[in-house]
Amino acid sequence: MSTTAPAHAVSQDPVHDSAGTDDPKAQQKAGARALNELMKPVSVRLTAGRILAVISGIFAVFPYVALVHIGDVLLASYNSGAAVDDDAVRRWIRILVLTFALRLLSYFIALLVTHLADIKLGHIIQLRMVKRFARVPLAWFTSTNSGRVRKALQDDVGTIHQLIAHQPVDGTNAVVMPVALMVYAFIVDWRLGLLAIATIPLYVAAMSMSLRGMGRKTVELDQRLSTVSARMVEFVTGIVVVKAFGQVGRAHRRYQDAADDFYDFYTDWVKPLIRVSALGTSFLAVPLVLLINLGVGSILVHHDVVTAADLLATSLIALLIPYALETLMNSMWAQQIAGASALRLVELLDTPTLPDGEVGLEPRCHDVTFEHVSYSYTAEADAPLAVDDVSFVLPQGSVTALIGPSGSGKSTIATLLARFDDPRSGTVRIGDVPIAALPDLYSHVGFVLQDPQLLTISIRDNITLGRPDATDDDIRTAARAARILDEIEALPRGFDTVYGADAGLSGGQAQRIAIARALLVDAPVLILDEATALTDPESEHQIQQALSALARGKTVLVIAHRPEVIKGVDQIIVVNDGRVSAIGTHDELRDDPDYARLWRNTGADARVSHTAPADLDGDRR
Ligand SMILES: Nc1ncnc2c1ncn2[C@@H]1O[C@H](COP(=O)(O)OP(=O)(O)OP(=O)(O)O)[C@@H](O)[C@H]1O
Repeated sequence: MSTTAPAHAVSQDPVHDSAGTDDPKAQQKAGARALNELMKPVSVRLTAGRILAVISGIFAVFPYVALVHIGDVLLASYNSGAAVDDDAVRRWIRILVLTFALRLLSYFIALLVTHLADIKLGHIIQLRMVKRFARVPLAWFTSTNSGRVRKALQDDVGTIHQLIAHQPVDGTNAVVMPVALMVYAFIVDWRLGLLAIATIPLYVAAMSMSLRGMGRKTVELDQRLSTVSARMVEFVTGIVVVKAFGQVGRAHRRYQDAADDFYDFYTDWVKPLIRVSALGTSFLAVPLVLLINLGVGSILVHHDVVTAADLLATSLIALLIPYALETLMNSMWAQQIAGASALRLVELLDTPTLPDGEVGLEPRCHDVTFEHVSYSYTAEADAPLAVDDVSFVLPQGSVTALIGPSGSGKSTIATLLARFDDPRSGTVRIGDVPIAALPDLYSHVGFVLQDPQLLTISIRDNITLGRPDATDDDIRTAARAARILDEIEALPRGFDTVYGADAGLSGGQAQRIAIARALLVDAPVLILDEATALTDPESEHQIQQALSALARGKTVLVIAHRPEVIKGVDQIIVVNDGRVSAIGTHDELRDDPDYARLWRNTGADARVSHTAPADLDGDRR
């Protein structure tokens, strides 16, 4: 039974439409919108963090004010030869220490608030994802989409952490602190103020050089990084096949090429940035600032226009400005990178869901009706139909087999009954109720797929997955009926054995545990994938017996791969090219050309004459 994602399971939201374009500007805008949307639940906390960062930035000025006053007191005493005014010095030192402590404290609380907001947002995103995915069509959960979810929850939530937890504080601080300090520098003396900001144009020029093309490059960086991860996942998940066919070198090369490509792109981009940054730090930052401020400033001191303390304070202020600008640049970059992550998260959180059922609706009986059902895996109007205008009835308590060539649409029809997705047109009903309206479909429809999907939990929990309140007696009865009880009891920890950790199980054993699970839920409609073709005859016999126990009294739809196994069922539906070509019993269909061809093409005729395979229906009556 196929569970691959239909291509229509993507959002139609404008945010995502922009995300889908190659235009970096549109992507940036979409990223910014996605970030705003994502941050809404913690916007009050982030605003509080920003306000505290503003307070912290303003407090940054006061230690300099105190410094100037202490310098002035000391200079006054030096110039006049009088004793130092200890009280005044102590008072200003107290102010210096206090305001410095208040600056640190408000900065610390601001970071605390934004970090708490980050934790809250992470929690909200995870909850929203879980709630969303509970309502997403089951067909959506392919390995590609599961990989997207894993990447989003691990990498993208981590990326936006930087933005939520640090950027509001550091970004605000990087604007408010230099502005406040520059205002103070101008208050001290307008000439010193001008000196303090004299190097800013050079920084802005260096920064704009660094930022040139940043939006486009950041988008490209993100895309190349995704390619590297995708190639790595592809290599690791396919390692068994790749090794078996001696293609390790080739598969590895795809990853290596992606990694080399990323390396070349990143170094080409970053090298000039590092040069600009190194130039800025080593040449512009300290030496040039000191040269301009102390060089020109000392002339002002010499002419008694300002005091040495004034000059010292404004020079220190000038030294801080480059670092503030660098922080501002980093936070702008963090914002762009986080935009791409936010887009991916919002897109996942907006994964289309199936409409909910109506509370309280219960079908009057368990006949199943397909009424002119059509389905395509993509939403486009001209998409090929995997199921084309299919109508049939499964009478309550009967066994119906779907048979047809590979790719004819058997699995798709079965998945529509399990509501892995809704049909493009037509209706599937149980009794008188469309399955889309049933609030608790899986208490009505059970399924045993080719892949038994056991989880790494105890065998008991695997069996009780659909009915956690089952008693030990119920569990043993289900396991006995599924012909697996003795084998579970022979395991060292019996029902407490953790599947995959304490013990592995053969494919046939895992199948029978899945059958025990379905037996316990006891859903009146059952979808079975006749999957025993690949197991050995002993295992096949046991599985057939278990399935017969499971099918007893239920409305059963079997996806059949071998005609001989379903010979005795109540009804056979022959599917061809997504359409129903014939319906009837084995005897009624003997002369149907499609049915006869299936017997011939699958070699069933020859097998039936040599063996007498266990009939799915054999034990039911
Ligand atoms: N996830 C998917 N996306 C797009 N097309 C799909 C997808 N899954 C199946 N199809 C197409 O739908 C059609 C019906 O496929 P389906 O798996 O239902 O056939 P089937 O009869 O069950 O085949 P098999 O016996 O080989 O399992 C095929 O043309 C197939 O290529």
